[in-house]
Amino acid sequence: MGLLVNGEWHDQWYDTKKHGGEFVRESAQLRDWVGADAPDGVLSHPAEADRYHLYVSLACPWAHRILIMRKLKGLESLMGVSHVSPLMLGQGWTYDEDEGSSGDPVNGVTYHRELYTLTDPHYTGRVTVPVLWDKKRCAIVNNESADLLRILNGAFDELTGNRLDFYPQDLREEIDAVNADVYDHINNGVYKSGFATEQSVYEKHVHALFESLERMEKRLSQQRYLAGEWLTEADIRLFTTLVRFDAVYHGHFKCNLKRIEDFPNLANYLRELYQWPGVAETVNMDHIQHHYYYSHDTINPTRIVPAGPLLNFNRPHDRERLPGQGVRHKSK
Ligand SMILES: N[C@@H](CCC(=O)N[C@@H](CS)C(=O)NCC(=O)O)C(=O)O
Repeated sequence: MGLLVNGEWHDQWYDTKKHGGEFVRESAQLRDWVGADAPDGVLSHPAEADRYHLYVSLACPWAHRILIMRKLKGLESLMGVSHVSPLMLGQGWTYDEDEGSSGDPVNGVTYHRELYTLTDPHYTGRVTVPVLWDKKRCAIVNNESADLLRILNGAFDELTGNRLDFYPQDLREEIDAVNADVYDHINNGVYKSGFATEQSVYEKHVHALFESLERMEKRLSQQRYLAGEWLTEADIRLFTTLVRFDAVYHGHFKCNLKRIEDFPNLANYLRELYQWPGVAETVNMDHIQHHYYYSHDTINPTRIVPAGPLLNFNRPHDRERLPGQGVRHKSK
């Protein structure tokens, strides 16, 4: 894996030495919007059918959020998607069809980084998925999944007629608060634990991760979803980490104080979300396991991909015991 410096590719692992053994995630840089709901001061482009294309990894939890949102918001016929190969090696993410990528029918690029240099020939920074691509301007619109969730939640409603609302106005404060805990300690917490290169740094993050999982376990013992009775973006954001946890983070990232299976509420909640119509087909365990165990040389140099654990998210769940109302509809 590597990064672009002034448009040039450098094959380079994360520099944890600079931060005393900490993995520090770089902020996404490309933050334009689509549609009428752009935050103040953010440049927005018109919502049009077949204008935008998603580039994702089926292994990546951040990209997975967007695949779920695309499905639940009925955007599949309006917005195409390409996925990279699960193997992220010296050249970074690739569209090599022999290695499990869908290929790139839009730009015909071989390497994901080419999308960044097409956008800005002097781009400096990490080359990440997911990316929303504008076919008309031939440029990346946005490479931050938290933004993309909200763009997909709102921008295309007029075109699709889909009025589902994963970020309802009256729940925003609650959603933002739970997102902040989940992002820092769970979504990013597994990476901060797994990529740490000092024992004390690993221990700090792995304990913070499990403390946050305990908070979510408690919350979900009293309410069906993270923000109450309605399923929101907060649930999608937690789901993509939970579904990878026992298969990858527990072993590969040493997040092993417990498995998700050992938390009764989290485990049942995970199964409910997995069984939500449309969600299971966005989960590709083969890409997930191969990506992590094969791509992180410094953690697993033999590239042996483990045979287990054997997981079955289709087992019944008990979440009906708590009141739930599904996804909120926007009023006209
Ligand atoms: N803040 C970004 C993070 C995306 C991200 O880090 N994606 C990972 C894959 S799981 C990636 O592409 N990493 C490549 C790298 O860091 O070089 C988002 O949520 O969209």
